Amino acid sequence: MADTNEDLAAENRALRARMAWMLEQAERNHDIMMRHQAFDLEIVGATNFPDLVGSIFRTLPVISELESVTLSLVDEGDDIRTVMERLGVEFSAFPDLLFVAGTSQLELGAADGTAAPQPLLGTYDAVRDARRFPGPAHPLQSVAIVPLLRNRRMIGTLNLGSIDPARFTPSLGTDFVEHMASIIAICLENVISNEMLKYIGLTDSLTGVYNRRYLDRRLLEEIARARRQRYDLSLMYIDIDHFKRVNDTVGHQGGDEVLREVANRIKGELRLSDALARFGGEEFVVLLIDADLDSAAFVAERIRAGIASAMIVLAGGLQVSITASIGVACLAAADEGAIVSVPEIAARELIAHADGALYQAKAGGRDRVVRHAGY
Ligand SMILES: Nc1nc2c(ncn2[C@@H]2O[C@H](COP(=O)(O)OP(=O)(O)OP(=O)(O)O)[C@@H](O)[C@H]2O)c(=O)[nH]1
Repeated sequence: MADTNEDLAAENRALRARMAWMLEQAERNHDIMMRHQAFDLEIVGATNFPDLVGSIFRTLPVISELESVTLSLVDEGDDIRTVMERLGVEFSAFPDLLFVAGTSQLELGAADGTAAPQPLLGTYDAVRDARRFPGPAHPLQSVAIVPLLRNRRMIGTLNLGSIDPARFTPSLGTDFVEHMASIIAICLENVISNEMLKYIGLTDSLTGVYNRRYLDRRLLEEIARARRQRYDLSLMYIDIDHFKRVNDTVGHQGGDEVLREVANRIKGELRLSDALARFGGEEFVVLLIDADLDSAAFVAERIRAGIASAMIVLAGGLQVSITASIGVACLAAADEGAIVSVPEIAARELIAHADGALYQAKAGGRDRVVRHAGY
């Protein structure tokens, strides 16, 4: 009898312990689910590319208790990288963001691309996985490589690495990671196309440099910053001479080629902090940050010489000789009158002064740089 009682008590204790364990598991699962739901909301709310990838790299390793989370993105022709860089994204802040030139380099799914790519779960394999996990060497033991799919097209992979060898095994269900990857894929595609649209709205499709809308906005920001930090801002107005004649001689398409080459030559003389925009037609404007009138005129002279010095060779083999006239004006930090005016007025005046100097350059015979004489 005593034995039976003791047996029952032991069984009871075991059952209680098991129930407590199950409860703990249920609470833990609930907790994980809540964290993932919060993560989903966070990434769905990301409005730009750096915010989105920042959230993924910051939050996902924590909520999923993983040592490494990286993303491989397909970027044919470097379009994504180029556009993001032009929009000011600092890729050095995202060492776990990897780009590949094509889906075959993701090494997932059938080599001929016929079968839908499946997640790959299992032991970490240095030969196969080292490139996907470039970060500080955690002794990763198991990995999940999950395809990021949009309309059956693979846009990349989500790469999850753990130091626990049992974390990802081939027999593990993949529903959870696939669900996570599908939300990440939608968010990525969304922000990438938003950023592309933003870029298209701010650039000139013919030459690839910024457009007037961008420069007008940037000028206001730069005027405000230059005032706070007390440095000079200069602006140059560049206009190709007798461009109508160029068009008449080499045709409109040849004229377009000339515009592209002139944009390249101007860019070649600028610092990274300067901004070049095509204002329309054959006019370009350059904004020079922290540059007084002397240095801006010096750069303008280099640009003028760079445009005039070598013939432009067109696709058909025709060669054209081009010159440009440039007007330069400066918004000096020491100029109290300019400092007190509202940025919109200061911007308008700066452009008008450079434009006035350009007019004088044209009137004076073209192929020259003229500085605005001062306020
Ligand atoms: N090929 C090409 N031509 C353009 C474009 N936009 C404007 N143009 C041409 O640029 C020419 C500008 O001519 P004008 O403003 O008369 O000036 P210009 O002939 O350069 O003479 P100056 O400025 O006085 O030296 C016109 O013939 C326009 O048709 C473009 O996107 N592509």
